Amino acid sequence: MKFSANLGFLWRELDLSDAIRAAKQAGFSDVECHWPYDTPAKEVREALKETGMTMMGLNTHPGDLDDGDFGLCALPDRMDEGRAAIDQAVAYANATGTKCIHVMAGKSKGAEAAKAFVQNLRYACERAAPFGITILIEPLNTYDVPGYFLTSTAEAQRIIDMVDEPNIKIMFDCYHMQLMQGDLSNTLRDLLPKIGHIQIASVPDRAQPDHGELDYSYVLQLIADLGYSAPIGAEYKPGKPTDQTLGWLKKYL
Ligand SMILES: O=C(O)[C@@H](O)C(=O)CO
Ligand SMILES: [Mg+2]
Repeated sequence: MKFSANLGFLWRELDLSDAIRAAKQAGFSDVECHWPYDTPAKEVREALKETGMTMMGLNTHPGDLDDGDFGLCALPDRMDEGRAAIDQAVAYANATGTKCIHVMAGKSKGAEAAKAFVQNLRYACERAAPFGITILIEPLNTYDVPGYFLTSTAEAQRIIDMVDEPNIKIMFDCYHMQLMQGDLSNTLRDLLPKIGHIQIASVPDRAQPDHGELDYSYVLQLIADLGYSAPIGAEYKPGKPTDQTLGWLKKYL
């Protein structure tokens, strides 16, 4: 079983290139991030080359987090910003060999928001396809991000059907989905062909995946038994130095 360190949460005290090196040192096979845009792509590319790791995913720019934004791509009155965020993400992903782009919807609801999201996602799929990049959409939980457009796998499937492009999949974050839906085993089994990336964290505290209401020794074995072999994203908030939270990983090394 392989794991990708989410550097949006892990080793946050380090700059992105050093965080990539720390992840390698700790035994992760790959990395992923949230918003890498302050670090020149060349630096990240070099750190990835040096460590032999792949950047599994990055997110489109969220907008102004301090002003409550959490994505721009399902906001009908901000289409230009959504497109610019997609262009930026595709350029960065292409420059760093990143495999997936999570296109962040933002806080909105209703038919117009869905229409805007579908249009932006089609645009993203078309822009990403020549580089072999997969577009992801991720349902989030309503405790952490009230008002976010996408909160269920049913809605994610509906959006993917409407987009109707070959390179769009679901980012299945077990933490969010346990909070919103539960029934992870059946959902993972049914959805697996449509899943492009899986993330994990303990529930409900979103720390390392070795405690809480989800038994990851069971869930991860199920994922492996279903034939999924891509790296699993460790997207958790360590709450102490990351190196002190890696006991769970050692079991798989
Ligand atoms: O689960 C999350 O919060 C992330 O995967 C994400 O992309 C938004 O930061
Ligand atoms: Mg996630």
